[in-house]
Amino acid sequence: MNAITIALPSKGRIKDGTVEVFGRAGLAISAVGNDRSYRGRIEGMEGVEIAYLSASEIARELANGAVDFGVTGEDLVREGMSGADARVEFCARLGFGQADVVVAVPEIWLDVETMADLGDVAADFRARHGRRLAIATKYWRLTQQFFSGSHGIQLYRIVESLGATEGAPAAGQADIIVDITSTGSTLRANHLKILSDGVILKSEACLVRARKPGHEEDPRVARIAEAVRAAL
Ligand SMILES: Nc1ncnc2c1ncn2[C@@H]1O[C@H](COP(=O)(O)OP(=O)(O)OP(=O)(O)O)[C@@H](O)[C@H]1O
Ligand SMILES: O=P(O)(O)OC[C@H]1O[C@H](OP(=O)(O)OP(=O)(O)O)[C@H](O)[C@@H]1O
Repeated sequence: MNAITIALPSKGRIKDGTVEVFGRAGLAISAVGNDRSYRGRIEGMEGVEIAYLSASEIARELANGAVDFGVTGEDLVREGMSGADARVEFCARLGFGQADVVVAVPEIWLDVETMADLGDVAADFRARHGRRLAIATKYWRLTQQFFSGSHGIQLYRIVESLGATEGAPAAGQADIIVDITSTGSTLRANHLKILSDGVILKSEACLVRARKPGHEEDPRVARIAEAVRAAL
């Protein structure tokens, strides 16, 4: 029987919450090898391996089917693959790591409150400014789905931003942003406001299963998902 691999965050924002949930679920993890090992096992469960990765790596490994389960943010999973619901199952929402992926514009854009308003701005942008509306983000896929797919806005350009996205409008690198927010303080500090219908995704840490042949009949798969759900 193939080992079932569960990828858990080795560091970062969602690590502690994950340790807590697995503890409450009665899934006691022990390190394999020395203390700094990046692999572990679940006590009392044969054929289950733990792989420690960062949250973004876990989303990638779920996308390419290299792991069976992972704990990571819904935002990273949906950004990392198209048609996520067909390829993975969101088994449980874990109640931590909450953050919203939002569309935010400069506060001084007084006439822009909704995505429809923003669509009007985008349509006029080239005529007024000689270039397309520029959106700074690291969420390419979610931005394209939301703007082009959900709101029919086609005239924009994405400017890749890998850090300090909220600073991009003031720095003249972009006009608006799509980014994650939790308390809202970074947006406020940068004089940006969220559009009233500009919440693309309400994300949190999730237990995610890669849909793989054999999972349906595998008692280990059901046991892991049920133990985590029972702990919430
Ligand atoms: N304030 C926040 N800022 C950014 N991400 C947050 C915030 N609150 C919760 N999250 C969530 O935490 C997850 C990212 O966690 P973390 O930053 O540890 O991961 P990472 O992307 O692997 O980190 P790294 O950039 O070090 O590789 C995402 O799913 C994100 O939605
Ligand atoms: O709504 P808030 O509570 O202000 O949180 C949102 C901010 O937190 C994160 O950045 P962080 O500085 O933590 O670093 P990161 O971009 O490296 O994750 C995120 O990218 C936002 O900028």
